[in-house]
Amino acid sequence: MTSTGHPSAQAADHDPPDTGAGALRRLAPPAGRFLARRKGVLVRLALWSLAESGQAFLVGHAVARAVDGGFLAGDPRRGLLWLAVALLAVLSGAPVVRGVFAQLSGLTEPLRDALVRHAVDRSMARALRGGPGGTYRAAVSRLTNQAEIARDSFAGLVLTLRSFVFTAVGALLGLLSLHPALLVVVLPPLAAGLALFLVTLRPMAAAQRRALAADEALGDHAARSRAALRDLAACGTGPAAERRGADLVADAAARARTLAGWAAVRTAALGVAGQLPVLALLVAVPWLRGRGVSAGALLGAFTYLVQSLLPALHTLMSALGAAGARLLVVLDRILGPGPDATSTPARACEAGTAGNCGRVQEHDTGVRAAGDAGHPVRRAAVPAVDLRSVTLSYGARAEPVLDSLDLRVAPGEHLAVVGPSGIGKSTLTRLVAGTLAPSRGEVRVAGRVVTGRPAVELAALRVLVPQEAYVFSGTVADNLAYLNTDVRRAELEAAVRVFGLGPLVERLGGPDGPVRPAELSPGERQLVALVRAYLSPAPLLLLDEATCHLDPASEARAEEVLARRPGTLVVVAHRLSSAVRADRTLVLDGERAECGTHDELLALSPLYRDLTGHWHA
Ligand SMILES: Nc1ncnc2c1ncn2[C@@H]1O[C@H](COP(=O)(O)OP(=O)(O)OP(=O)(O)O)[C@@H](O)[C@H]1O
Repeated sequence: MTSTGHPSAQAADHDPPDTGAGALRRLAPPAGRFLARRKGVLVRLALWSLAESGQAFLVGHAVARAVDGGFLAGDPRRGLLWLAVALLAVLSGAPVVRGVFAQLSGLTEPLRDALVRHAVDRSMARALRGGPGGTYRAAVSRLTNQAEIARDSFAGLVLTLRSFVFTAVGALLGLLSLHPALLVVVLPPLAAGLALFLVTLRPMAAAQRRALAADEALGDHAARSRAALRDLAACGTGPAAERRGADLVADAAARARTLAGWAAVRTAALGVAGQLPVLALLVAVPWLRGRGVSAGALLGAFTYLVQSLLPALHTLMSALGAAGARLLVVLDRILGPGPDATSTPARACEAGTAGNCGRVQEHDTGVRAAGDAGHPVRRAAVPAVDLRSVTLSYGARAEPVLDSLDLRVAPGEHLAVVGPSGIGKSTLTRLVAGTLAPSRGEVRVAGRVVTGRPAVELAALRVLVPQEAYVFSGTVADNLAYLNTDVRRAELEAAVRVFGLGPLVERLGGPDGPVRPAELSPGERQLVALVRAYLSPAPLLLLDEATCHLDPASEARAEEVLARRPGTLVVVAHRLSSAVRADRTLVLDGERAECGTHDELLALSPLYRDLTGHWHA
């Protein structure tokens, strides 16, 4: 997918492809399974809720009896007795709510656990195959914010839906028991308001989904910009990033306004369902009296409306409209098919120059996904690096350094690049990094064309560590966390340990000690740059002889740590051991390019044999 950089296109990248109905269809089966496994909790909830029906029934009934059989019949004691019954019914609500809450955790906590488990599994799968940048923030959002939203919304929904159903049953039975004509007056406005409300649910869910997507796009942009502040300043692309941010803010605001518009329609529906039945009852009093409805029955009916039915309806509508839509959207984002729902790391690549091994094939990741008819279908992973017929000449008439080079590196692959001095290895890394434009052909990283892409976006896709590593005056932590300012201190310290940088950090006075670049040896500078690259969230690391000042043991350790890091590693190697450690090696020799494992290349490439002989020597 190639991002256009336009805010709406950016937001569209994040939009789930379909409507609330699609999300409902997708979520219904797992939701059904989740509830089916918790029948015991549901039965206990229903029993507590039944008490709510009885309570609702009693309140109106007792008021009617107090008036008709007590106060109007000249028996105030009896009237007071019935009022006491009504009071008891109201007070019994507290233990009922307590019982309901005790059962509720049996549904909400397993839901949150299941969502967190799912989000972790998906993020791990994605990290392993090295998805494009920016996704780590979305994963964190799913794990924390979105799982909490889902849990709270679900709890609110269960509470109110259950309360409405059982209260409504009690209140409607009560109205019926007082006089059937009461239902004729109350039901039509109630049903009309409910219908209007239900009509707004679907567009409201869509608006909610778009508002969330715009929010994520904005957050992602902010995070990427923060991670690449120095690049932005160095390349002068600050104003462009700022404009883009402003566009995303405007987009998020527009989507929030649309959402607010639908919330207003929902409020109108609430007015119709919540207020009209009372008005209708007032207007219909003469008609009801004419049909033999007693004063007590009328008061009882008002009690049912004002005390039970309308408050329950009000909370149901608020919960369904807000929590329901939120729950649907968030669950679909966590459980639904993400833009990343394809594959796991693949260890396959292909490289070549035209006329040699320039074929470009789709690589099967071996991962199966359910097809329409339930049959497994095979999907290809987006290559981490994809060069198509790339030619690079440093001058219009100059001989090309690279000529019609095709190269595919799979997500998660560790590729070494070797070749004689001046053959074009650094040129290749700069092309992949997007800091050099090809004369012909196309370079993609994680499916995105890199040529002409703003520095802030390139920073999210890859890190290039050159031979001469730079460090800057600042603290050790500043230097190490420069490409990922969100990194936690514990992660930073762990990285220092695995790279064997501990003694240097100690010498400098710990993570907060000052770095004076001139006081660091070239090898120490390289180690700092490697740890910095390791901590970066970018899925692709390009090392251009970035370990040449390290001793072989430190180099091996650094490369092994970097290869274990989720994502793709491309190393311009200057030692045989580097090439042997890689999954595959690309040999550049001007006219031909060969790509294969160490053993394959020993058999295939005379140049590789020469180079290894030279390295051995
Ligand atoms: N900016 C440039 N302008 C003109 N020519 C360049 C430029 N950069 C590199 N070259 C030339 O392109 C060719 C390839 O250079 P490159 O640095 O990519 O090779 P290399 O394989 O990385 O070499 P080494 O192993 O010595 O670093 C060389 O002939 C070099 O002189």
